[in-house]
Amino acid sequence: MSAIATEATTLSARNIKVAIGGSQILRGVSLNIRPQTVFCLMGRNGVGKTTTLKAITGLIGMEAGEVDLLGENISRMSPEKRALAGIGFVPQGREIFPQLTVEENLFVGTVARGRKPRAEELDRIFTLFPIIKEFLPRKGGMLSGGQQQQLAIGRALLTRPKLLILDEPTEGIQPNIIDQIGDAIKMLRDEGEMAILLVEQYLDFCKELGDDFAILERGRVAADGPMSGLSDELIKEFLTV
Ligand SMILES: Nc1ncnc2c1ncn2[C@@H]1O[C@H](COP(=O)(O)OP(=O)(O)OP(=O)(O)O)[C@@H](O)[C@H]1O
Repeated sequence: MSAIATEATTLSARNIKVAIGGSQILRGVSLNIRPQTVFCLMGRNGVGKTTTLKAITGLIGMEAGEVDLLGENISRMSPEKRALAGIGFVPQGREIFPQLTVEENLFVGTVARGRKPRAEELDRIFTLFPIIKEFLPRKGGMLSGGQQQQLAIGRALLTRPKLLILDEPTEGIQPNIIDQIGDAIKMLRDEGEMAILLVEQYLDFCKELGDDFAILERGRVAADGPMSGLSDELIKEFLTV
């Protein structure tokens, strides 16, 4: 199925093909993410979800395909340039520096750009995730998995993304923190400054938060559209294990 940009688009990814070590992982993936929406990229293990995110962020090379962010072609930019153009990425496993403090972890992205976060930017993050403020002097490695996830999202937000990409944010996290992360995602969408691309296996989380979805199956988009169109048949065919 192709994703045709018929209205204002935050991200348009067209016909992405990726091969790794001789095997074809993505066989022509197209996604169209509208502004101020949550887009859920779904599918069973190993179908190519993380690889799609890496192609969009530039962490992996594409064999073919084009990626536009807010109408600008970013396909041939380095990951750093894409981040500056407005891609914020929270990888699976969050990649917090365990020996740095929470505060140092939070500022890693912005300091690298020679910019100090403004007080109101920090306040916004402390409002979303109060625990970050409380734990600022602690070592990142002392936080629970859920707290690290919140920290990683906070760090990505300080780069002021236009597209915030989250790879399985609920994985291995306790239910009350999943709720807080869900609330934060809703708040960020409703503030209207970004779209959110969510890779997620937790179906109820996707259904509650997602505006649109795409399902990957063996490196292709098997189905996509508004979340209201995610039928029981599609769930059975492509998502249940
Ligand atoms: N660096 C790599 N070298 C070899 N094969 C890889 C590499 N990265 C991914 N693959 C393979 O590509 C396929 C897609 O992987 P990918 O991580 O994108 O899937 P996924 O849908 O995100 O799954 P999961 O939910 O398990 O993370 C898998 O079969 C995986 O084994």
